[in-house]
Amino acid sequence: MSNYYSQEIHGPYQLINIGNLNLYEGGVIEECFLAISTFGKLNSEKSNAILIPTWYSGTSKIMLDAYIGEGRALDPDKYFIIIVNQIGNGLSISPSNAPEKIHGKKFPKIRICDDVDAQHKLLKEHFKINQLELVVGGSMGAQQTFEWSVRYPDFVKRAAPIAGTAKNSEHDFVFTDTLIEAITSDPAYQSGDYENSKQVSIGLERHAKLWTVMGWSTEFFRAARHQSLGFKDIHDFIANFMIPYFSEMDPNNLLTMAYKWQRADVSLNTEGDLLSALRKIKAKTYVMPISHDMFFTCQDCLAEQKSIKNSQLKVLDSIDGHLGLFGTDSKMMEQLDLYLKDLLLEI
Ligand SMILES: CCOC(C)=O
Repeated sequence: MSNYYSQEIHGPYQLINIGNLNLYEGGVIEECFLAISTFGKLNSEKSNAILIPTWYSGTSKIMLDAYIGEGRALDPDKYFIIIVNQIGNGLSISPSNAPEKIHGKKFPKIRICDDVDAQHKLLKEHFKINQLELVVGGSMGAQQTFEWSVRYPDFVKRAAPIAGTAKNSEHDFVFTDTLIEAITSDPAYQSGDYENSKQVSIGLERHAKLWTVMGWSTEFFRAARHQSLGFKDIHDFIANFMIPYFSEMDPNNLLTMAYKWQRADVSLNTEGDLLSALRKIKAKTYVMPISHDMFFTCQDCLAEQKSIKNSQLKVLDSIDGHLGLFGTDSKMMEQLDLYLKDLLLEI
């Protein structure tokens, strides 16, 4: 059994059992546990909490490594920062670690609103927190950030969705379908009954190649950014970064997250009316797409942002594209910190 989802690799995290989680599509996850990492101290008024949900394939580790630190906008000296691993990412309850009844391919279909309800339960019942200074997340973390702001508008003072939208686009849905098919078309996937993820290496390699095409921009390769990151050429970058990055991950975990990603849609809170959903948002919101993102585009983000009352569009300039989220572009990360520091000013 691979220990990829271990504290040795992902750093310290706590498992908090939030009890039973009733799911949007029906059914329940009993004894639902969330893996969280916290930094800083909750003040006596419980008024300095920041929540960071995680993105597809990511865990709390990358959020700590690339986004949090003294002197950064997300400064543990000032704030109590809770990074919560999304359901299905291998640290929180997931196909790879769930009890037999829902283990592997038996894991239920999860939606973004299920993650947000689980996180809400965690904050209210475990931390006795009733308001968040900020919810900030990238990609699927942005989808959860939007869901938080619509579903619990009085709970969220500020929101910073990075490189993500409130309702997933049709184009994005199909892109994610190709990622899913890359894995499930590998005969070793055996409809989810594989012994261990290593066996599904062909599917995971195809999946990594698609991420190479859409996760980085054409400009990223034209400007030889992969070479400045230490790789000889695009083939070396695929073989020695993109494939190894995904190769340890459990395919059913990735598919659980991909299903959720595809169906992110805050208008599920308002019988399909996206405009009225966006108008429910009270949080001061900075919608922050990455300029060269190939599938959560600036145009898609702008189309939503202009309907959010107390919001601004703050474009993060980077030719790295979507996976600039990994912190590969230091100038983009500096720009992000400036935006977040501005957003966190007293309101
Ligand atoms: C790498 C993060 O991508 C998503 C869709 O969460």
